[in-house]
Amino acid sequence: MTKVYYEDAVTTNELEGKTIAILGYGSQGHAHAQNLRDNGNQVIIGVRKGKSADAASKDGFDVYPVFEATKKADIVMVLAPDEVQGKLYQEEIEPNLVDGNALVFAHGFNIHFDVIVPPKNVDVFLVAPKGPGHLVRRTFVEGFAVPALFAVYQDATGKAREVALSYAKGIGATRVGVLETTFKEETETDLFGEQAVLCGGTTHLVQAGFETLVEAGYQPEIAYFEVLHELKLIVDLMYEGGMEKMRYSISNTAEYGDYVSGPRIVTSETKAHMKEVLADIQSGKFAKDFVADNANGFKEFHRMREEQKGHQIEKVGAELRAMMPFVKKDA
Ligand SMILES: NC(=O)C1=CN([C@@H]2O[C@H](COP(=O)(O)OP(=O)(O)OC[C@H]3O[C@@H](n4cnc5c(N)ncnc54)[C@H](OP(=O)(O)O)[C@@H]3O)[C@@H](O)[C@H]2O)C=CC1
Ligand SMILES: CC[C@](O)(C(C)=O)C(=O)O
Ligand SMILES: [Mg+2]
Ligand SMILES: [Mg+2]
Repeated sequence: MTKVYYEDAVTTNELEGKTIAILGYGSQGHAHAQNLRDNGNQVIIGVRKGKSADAASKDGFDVYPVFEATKKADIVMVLAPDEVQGKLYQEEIEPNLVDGNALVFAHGFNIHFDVIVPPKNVDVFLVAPKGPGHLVRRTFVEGFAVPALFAVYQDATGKAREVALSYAKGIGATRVGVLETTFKEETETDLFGEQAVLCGGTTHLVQAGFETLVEAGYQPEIAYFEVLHELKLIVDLMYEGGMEKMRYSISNTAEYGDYVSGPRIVTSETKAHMKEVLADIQSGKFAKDFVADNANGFKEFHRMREEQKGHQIEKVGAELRAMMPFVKKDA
């Protein structure tokens, strides 16, 4: 079994006495910044003027333009969206990196696909939480965490691994487990997971289930509870104890139906499509298409986002959730 790093595996804090600039104060940015600060580290924020900058100031951080924050920092964590990192790096980060700095990412996309080519005199590593940023913060406050991966791409100081592990501990990840990987493995598995299973696979499975019930004449509200709301409760059991615990809790009728109907839904054809998705990630085709759409004003991205927002399940869900005060509304 691969080594999993917990709290006691990281005995020194290599972040001590160093200034950490968190570039971006969005989903991951606010969580890394606040968790690191709560663990006693010195954090500043680098972000352009606007909503994020206002939020970071309100949360008590010193906020600077990216250019200036990079200049002030020893450790520079790039938490702007992947599609803006290349330009941001060229214009505001690279000119301000000096010998022995650490250039850090939460996803290997731009290094792995050669959008960013760092200079040789800095450490380059990633610390990638395996969960949404808002839960990186929420779970930390609740006393546990989201697990994370770390990988060293370049070790200029001879200490990059130790600094990466200290960073992972600083955001709380060693409370629940940190695994070592490479930029290639993190990038390709993360893109595959979000496209085929966690986001793309799940949303489209849920929508298809909802549409099937509604088109057959069942009430949309009942379809929503059946295929979306209850999904969390089923996944919670899988999270706690794998498929076996979930199957222990459901009825024998449901378990029998799982075995006979599941393979009719996720077929060998579905798996062949998953392999195509993975091949497009590995060849760089997905990255090329994503970067090209961004260069074209994200026309296709925005069209798909609007189309999805208009789906009936979103409208029915919003109405139902408005009547569910127990469902957390904040991110
Ligand atoms: N979202 C997640 O949970 C996860 C994300 N990651 C990775 O973390 C990184 C950050 O993603 P995420 O947290 O989703 O990003 P968000 O979109 O949530 O936040 C981006 C932040 O960057 C700022 N920003 C955007 N453009 C610029 C710019 N040109 N100059 C300066 N600041 C800018 C935004 O500020 P403004 O308000 O001004 O737009 C915002 O504060 C990515 O590499 C992603 O792959 C990894 C694991 C999970
Ligand atoms: C699953 C999506 C993710 O990879 C994540 C939250 O881990 C992302 O890029 O946001
Ligand atoms: Mg991910
Ligand atoms: Mg991702």
